[in-house]
Amino acid sequence: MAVDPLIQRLKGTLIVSCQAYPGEPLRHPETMAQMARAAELGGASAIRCQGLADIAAIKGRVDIPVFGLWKEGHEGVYITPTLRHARACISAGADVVALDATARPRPDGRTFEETVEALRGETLIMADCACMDDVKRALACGVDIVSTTLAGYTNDRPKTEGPDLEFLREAVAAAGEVPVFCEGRIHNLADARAAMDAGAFAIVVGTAITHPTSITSWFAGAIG
Ligand SMILES: CC(=O)N[C@H](C=O)[C@@H](O)[C@H](O)[C@H](O)COP(=O)(O)O
Repeated sequence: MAVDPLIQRLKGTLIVSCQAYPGEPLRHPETMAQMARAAELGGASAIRCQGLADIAAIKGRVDIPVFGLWKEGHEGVYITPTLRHARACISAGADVVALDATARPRPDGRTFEETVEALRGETLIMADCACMDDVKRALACGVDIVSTTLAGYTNDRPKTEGPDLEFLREAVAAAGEVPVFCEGRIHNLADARAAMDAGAFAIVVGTAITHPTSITSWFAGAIG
């Protein structure tokens, strides 16, 4: 399967994830749209964002592609957990939809594969994987991107301090021509470089660019 031109243009680039969590001060679509535009001006090649209102606001503010997801809950499958969530992300303007690619049960009873099959031809799909089984399953059903997003957030792999480079390398070796993104705990420039050196097609950075509460706590902790 040929890599879609929209994705091919992201090779070797930085995608910035702009997300604020429930109850946080920056949780507002306008604020996330401002953040996304600021990231675009800094050289982000695409934006990853959460929630229908944020997707729509950001799509209207930036010229670069928007990766959309819709988080519901925080137990089990919460990143775009059902077909309905995925279709809503498309309607809100997402160019690519990110989905939890684990084999865990989903609220609508569909498997990951069935969800991907139902979405075929409707959007580009980024498979958020936690382990090699997820990567293999995602590749077998023909997703457009596999990503290390969920590594360390399920029981399958330990949570590495920085990005899970071992998992990334294994995924790259298995993926052939399918792009593998490194996402999760890329916290500094050395992590970013290491991810590219390990074979990432592109990297996704969230917290270290767009979550000032975490960044502040890192600095405060370093001197406290
Ligand atoms: C596990 C999970 O729910 N990850 C989420 C996925 O969209 C986000 O909370 C992360 O911020 C994103 O993956 C980027 O990672 P980092 O913020 O570590 O650069």
